[in-house]
Amino acid sequence: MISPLIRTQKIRKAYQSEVETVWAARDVDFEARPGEFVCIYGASGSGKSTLLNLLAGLDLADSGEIQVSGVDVATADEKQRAQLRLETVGVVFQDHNLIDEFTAVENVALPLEARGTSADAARTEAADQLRRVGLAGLEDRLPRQLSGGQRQRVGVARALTGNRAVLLADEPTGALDSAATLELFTLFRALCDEGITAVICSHDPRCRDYADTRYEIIDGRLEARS
Ligand SMILES: Nc1ncnc2c1ncn2[C@@H]1O[C@H](COP(=O)(O)OP(=O)(O)OP(=O)(O)O)[C@@H](O)[C@H]1O
Repeated sequence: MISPLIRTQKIRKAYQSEVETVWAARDVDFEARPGEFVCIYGASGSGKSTLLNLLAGLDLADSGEIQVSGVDVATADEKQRAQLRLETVGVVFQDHNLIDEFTAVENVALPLEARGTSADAARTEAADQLRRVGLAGLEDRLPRQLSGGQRQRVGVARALTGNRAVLLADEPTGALDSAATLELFTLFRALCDEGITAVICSHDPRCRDYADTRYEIIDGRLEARS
């Protein structure tokens, strides 16, 4: 049995308003193994983004344990959590968040240069990552010269640079048409088959067809689905 790369135990996160407590994560137990494609779905406001943000160390839980690749995210300080994102966990959002003035290869090289990789080596690896996501030949295009689906692929390539093993994506196909959506799910499947662990939150029910494991979130509670 392969050990989980991500494991959470009883994570809780609540927001208190004047009138009520909103549970964004309620006793969430979750595991993902190397190479696993996990699809998480649920109604708007159910807690999908909260869970991804907690796994990425972008937000802190009120209580519970979160282990990602041996790092205790719940107790790590801000610097250690930033290090985890630089080395292990890549995040992709609905909006690609690329730098408009940078070419595809420059956008992907950025996190490598942030890690101290030389400009030449960063560019070589960035070009390799772009090839991996099916964008060979488009390295020197600016984001506005790419389709929405291609821009998301650049975001995926950037998230995976530097050998990062975990990909977290929050509604990555929210701005894509139907064909580009399926292409992106197909890419996630291929990456997981190469050993990447992907946790994808998606409203699109077709995501479930590509995943190994499915969960629904209902009011912050994570429930396994077949
Ligand atoms: N900073 C905050 N302050 C107060 N409430 C918040 C905050 N962030 C999230 N919430 C609440 O926590 C709940 C879960 O939010 P979350 O963004 O995780 O849901 P989601 O499933 O990702 O929704 P969507 O599909 O609309 O993106 C919601 O009820 C939301 O209003």
